[in-house]
Amino acid sequence: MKILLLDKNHPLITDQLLAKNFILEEDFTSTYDEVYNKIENYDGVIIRSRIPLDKNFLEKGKNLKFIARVGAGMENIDIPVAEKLGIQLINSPEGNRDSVAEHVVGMLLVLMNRLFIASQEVKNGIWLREENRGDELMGKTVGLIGYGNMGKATAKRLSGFGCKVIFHDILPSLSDEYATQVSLEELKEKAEVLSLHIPLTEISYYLIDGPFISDMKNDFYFVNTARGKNVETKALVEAIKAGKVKGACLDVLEYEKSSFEHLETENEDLKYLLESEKVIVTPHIAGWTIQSKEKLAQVIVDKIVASFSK
Ligand SMILES: NC(=O)c1ccc[n+]([C@@H]2O[C@H](COP(=O)([O-])OP(=O)(O)OC[C@H]3O[C@@H](n4cnc5c(N)ncnc54)[C@H](O)[C@@H]3O)[C@@H](O)[C@H]2O)c1
Ligand SMILES: O=C(O)[C@H](O)COP(=O)(O)O
Repeated sequence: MKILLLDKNHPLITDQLLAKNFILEEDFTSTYDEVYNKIENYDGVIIRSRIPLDKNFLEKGKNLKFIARVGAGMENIDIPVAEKLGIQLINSPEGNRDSVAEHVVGMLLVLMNRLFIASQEVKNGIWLREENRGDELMGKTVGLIGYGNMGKATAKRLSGFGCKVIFHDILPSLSDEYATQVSLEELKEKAEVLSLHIPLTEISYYLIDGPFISDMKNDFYFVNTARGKNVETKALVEAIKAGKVKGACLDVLEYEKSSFEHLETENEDLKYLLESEKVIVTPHIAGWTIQSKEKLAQVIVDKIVASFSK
């Protein structure tokens, strides 16, 4: 099988697939059009998220048997079209779920205990104690939306911090020893921390908007490691200004062009988020540890080999 690798990943992918007699071609720089023009020459594609694999692209790839996404989110692939064309879709969320879960807990601890602000103050010669009292995670009710790979890994860590973890998911009967499934209404009534762990789909686009935030009974901390477009930023900014959102931890932003590039535009809402003391922002690195790079690669190789090695 001839496979096109479109994004840089851990070298074990190349080493192990070559050892299994796959033919590989790396192309980390070609544009969408350039890849489009040659895609029919390949049986498989290994990609992260640099190039959108839309309907036209998939239809042009007449010999494609699989698309392997090194990572979790597949919103850059037209999934219904791929399924219709019989192209197998593979991803590797098992490789970065631990990283995302640690990032969520880490951001919450930093925000709620004012760690970054207090450290900056001390380094600037400012010694404030009363103003830097923390708010404990212990005892908080955390509401997760989405209880798949990322949601479960996050619940496992948060339950260890003494949080009561509840979640809402469109699939039924997912409760386990770490978290209890509830209706969206119950989550909105009880959550003191809200964390998103859903894929970006037509339905989940702007899931967190003004009405959703108003429906939340408590003032709450908000965490987004899912996708920027799951949240209507304008509504989030208004809620932070009004105190309804006590603070936000954002690894993803509506203004990301893709996780490979810088923010798309400067605008007032983005400016507020970047300047506010109540907001922690990271550059889409929740799933991006030294370990996850290797785990993501190994998971994807194992899945390709299991399905396509003779
Ligand atoms: N920031 C990062 O670095 C990073 C890393 C990994 C994943 N992610 C994001 O996290 C997302 C989730 O990853 P995952 O592996 O946990 O996915 P998953 O498919 O394992 O789980 C997602 C869960 O969400 C549920 N769901 C879908 N739409 C919903 C909705 N509208 N309301 C409630 N529940 C809904 C699904 O039923 C599923 O159980 C990815 O799609 C990606 O966008 C981000
Ligand atoms: O979905 C994921 O696995 C993460 O968001 C990483 O995405 P990236 O491969 O675009 O960096």
